[in-house]
Amino acid sequence: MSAVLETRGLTRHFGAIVAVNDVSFQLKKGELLALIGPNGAGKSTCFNMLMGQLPPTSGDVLLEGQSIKGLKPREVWRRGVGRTFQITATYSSMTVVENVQMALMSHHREIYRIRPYAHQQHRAAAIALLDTVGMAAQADRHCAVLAYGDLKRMELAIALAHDPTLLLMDEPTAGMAPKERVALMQLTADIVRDRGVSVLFTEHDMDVVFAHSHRIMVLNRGELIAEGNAEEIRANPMVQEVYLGGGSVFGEGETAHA
Ligand SMILES: Nc1ncnc2c1ncn2[C@@H]1O[C@H](COP(=O)(O)OP(=O)(O)OP(=O)(O)O)[C@@H](O)[C@H]1O
Repeated sequence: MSAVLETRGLTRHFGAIVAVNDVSFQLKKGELLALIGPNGAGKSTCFNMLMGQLPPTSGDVLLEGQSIKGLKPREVWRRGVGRTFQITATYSSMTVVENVQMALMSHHREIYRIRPYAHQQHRAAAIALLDTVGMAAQADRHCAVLAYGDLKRMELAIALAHDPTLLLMDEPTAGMAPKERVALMQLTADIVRDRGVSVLFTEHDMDVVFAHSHRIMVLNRGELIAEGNAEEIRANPMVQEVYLGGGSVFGEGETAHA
């Protein structure tokens, strides 16, 4: 079976800057894959090319074997690629369940047709999704009063409403307390296992990366310099050099902020 996501020689120039240089990788079904690297390594540029926000200078992006290069973000999303953002994007004037209902209506392309009845649509399905992320008890609360960690969990339910094959998560735990970070990534790992969804995520917190990723890729100055499991990445001299200036290793549970 072909990979869920594959990049071939993905490259992006900004004038003289080569932000992403000849990056090729595959992501399998049900895999939780981390993309890490120091500031300016090219992670966001890479994500933006996968999601159709930025055209590659050269190379290709394949979703389940089909090229999605050149497609607009909405078309990429329609093909089953969901995304969560560093900054949560929710309707604060609505309740938690209404936000998920809106996402389900959008998924079923009903948004304009039945807007006056929005509050009745897909409520049971929305509650089921909220249950998946441990938010069912907060369904009727307004988003404006939610704690940040709960907003992130709700955002995950919204992304799942589109029944994605692939979920791209850009620094999902940014701004969260350490305990909340581990809990959110544990939840993500459970979702990957239970729903067979594939996840590619960027992350600065090494505790999160080492604890939950099935595989880790390291980007530096636009190039993939390493790929492997947590043990292999910790032991890789090039990765140690990039993160810690050499001569030191990642300890068990050590956090290195890129
Ligand atoms: N729109 C742009 N115009 C010019 N240069 C850009 C643009 N976007 C990114 N770059 C440059 O491309 C390189 C990669 O940036 P990118 O934001 O992809 O890195 P990153 O790994 O996501 O960094 P961070 O962890 O800080 O978010 C950097 O040198 C950056 O300055």
